[in-house]
Amino acid sequence: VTPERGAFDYLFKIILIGDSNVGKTCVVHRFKSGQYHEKQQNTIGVDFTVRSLEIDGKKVKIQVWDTAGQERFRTITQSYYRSAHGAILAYDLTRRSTFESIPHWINEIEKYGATINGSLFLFKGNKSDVAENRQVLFEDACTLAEKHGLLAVLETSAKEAQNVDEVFTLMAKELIARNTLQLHGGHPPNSIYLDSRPVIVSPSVEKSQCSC
Ligand SMILES: Nc1nc2c(ncn2[C@@H]2O[C@H](COP(=O)(O)OP(=O)(O)OP(=O)(O)O)[C@@H](O)[C@H]2O)c(=O)[nH]1
Repeated sequence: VTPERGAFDYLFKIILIGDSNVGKTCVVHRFKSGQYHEKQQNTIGVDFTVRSLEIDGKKVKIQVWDTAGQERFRTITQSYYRSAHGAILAYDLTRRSTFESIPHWINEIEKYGATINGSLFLFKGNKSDVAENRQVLFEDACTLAEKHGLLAVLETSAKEAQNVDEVFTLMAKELIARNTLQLHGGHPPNSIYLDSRPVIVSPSVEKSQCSC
């Protein structure tokens, strides 16, 4: 549905990628409905969700593209990278292999997301509610994120509604900052540069969020 003109100040398309079963759909569902359902079906292709937020007095419409992690849908999901404003890379902090796939996902985006260059990657470990089964240290995630110039690392739980809204709000805030940057030239005041990609030092550093 095309929103009415003037119904929002910003529309951001954010793509969610990562291995199968890391909990992408559950996170999106929690973000949209505030509920958690154990999901039976794997995503087929790409699902769309829209939610509006008010951020710093602006109406921000966030369109989330929840992609299938399964290999057999790769060709379909690749075709969406191009028009995303930002990408959230997701792994399951209780399954090390899903974290080790992250460089592969970054390659995918850089290869197929022609216009995503200069856009944002945010990095997210899911299932923090079962941290006793943790196979990925938060510090390791921060190191990897820093290496690749990613915006931030957040650990989320779709099950316990931890950091879910924060992931999307953080991404939207930084996209707004970039937008302002494009309008006015120059760099956002609290950014540093690494490998010529801006890395935002997030102003609010919470317990399970590192700024890279
Ligand atoms: N404990 C726990 N389990 C979760 C959480 N989020 C998702 N899960 C479980 O992880 C499994 C996979 O979740 P999905 O959301 O379907 O994973 P997905 O990444 O969308 O998978 P694909 O669609 O195949 O890409 C389900 O059994 C969920 O119940 C969470 O925050 N905590």
